[in-house]
Amino acid sequence: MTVPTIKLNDGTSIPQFGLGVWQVPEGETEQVVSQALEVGYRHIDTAQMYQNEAGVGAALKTAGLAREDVYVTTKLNNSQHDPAKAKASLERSLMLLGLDHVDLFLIHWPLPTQYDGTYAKTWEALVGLREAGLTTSIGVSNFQPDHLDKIVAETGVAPAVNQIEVHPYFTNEDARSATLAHGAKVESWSPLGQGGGELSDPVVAEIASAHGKSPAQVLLRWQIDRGDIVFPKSVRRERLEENLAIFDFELSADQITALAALDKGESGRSGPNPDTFDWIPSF
Ligand SMILES: NC(=O)C1=CN([C@@H]2O[C@H](COP(=O)(O)OP(=O)(O)OC[C@H]3O[C@@H](n4cnc5c(N)ncnc54)[C@H](OP(=O)(O)O)[C@@H]3O)[C@@H](O)[C@H]2O)C=CC1
Ligand SMILES: O=C1CO[C@H](CO)[C@@H](O)[C@@H]1O
Repeated sequence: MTVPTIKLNDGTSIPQFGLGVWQVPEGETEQVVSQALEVGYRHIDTAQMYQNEAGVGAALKTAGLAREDVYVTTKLNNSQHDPAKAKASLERSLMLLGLDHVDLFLIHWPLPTQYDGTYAKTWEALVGLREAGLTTSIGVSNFQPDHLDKIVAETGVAPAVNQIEVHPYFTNEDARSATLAHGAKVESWSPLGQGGGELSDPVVAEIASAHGKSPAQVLLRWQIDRGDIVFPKSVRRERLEENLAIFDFELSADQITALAALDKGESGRSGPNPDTFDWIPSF
């Protein structure tokens, strides 16, 4: 099973598929990530906010893979936007992950209603962290078109990726096309709609049956065929294997269009709206 790589605008490459570990409890993370690495995953998406970086680090240590063979992303917590905090915060992540650098570091949320909307200053701090070698690539998450325009206008540096919610019930087309227009790649979060209605949608079921694949595999393949990067979460070995087994079929152009037509607009969102989300954790 060969996972394709995607070239980023900073010249580096990222595996197009991986494992997301949001809501994997810290006590189970080592085991889940170890299983994923065993079945062939080489890309892990975590975040300071998920509070399970140490579990990811323990699994990486046990696996003993060459550092260049596994791609690790973490994200700056909402409580760490102050540029004076960003470096220490990434250093803490590196300590928990047992790494001397991550492959990709993201601003998790823009928080336009907090910190006087100074996320461009936070972005400038991430540029410094990349220059210091603590992360190979930098990007953002949950950035709307105007947030992207602002950081590029103020710093002249485009993110390598924008990690945003995308699945057929919420195609998020404005944010997706603005990301691509800036030369960044889209990382699609909650590609399975967090295990919700899309998995039993009749359109998805019909396409799945035509290919002899599961609904989850069709949802993931849709993202791959559109050129986006995905990392579905599962804590179950059989689903980790199922989700990875998507590189032996392709959707037709008509099937890609039929899935995109399931878009429900704002009501299809499963997570918060980045224009108003302003949660600052106490950690
Ligand atoms: N930047 C951001 O703000 C955000 C980033 N993310 C990232 O995206 C990743 C993925 O998104 P996430 O929200 O976790 O949700 P997903 O869309 O990946 O869905 C995960 C859910 O689907 C279930 N599931 C997994 N595989 C299958 C399958 N083959 N068949 C049926 N059900 C399945 C899982 O259950 P089970 O575990 O029991 O198998 C879980 O309940 C996150 O883990 C995180 O890394 C997510 C949200 C926000
Ligand atoms: O990554 C994340 C998972 O979802 C959470 C709640 O919707 C978000 O806060 C966070 O961005």
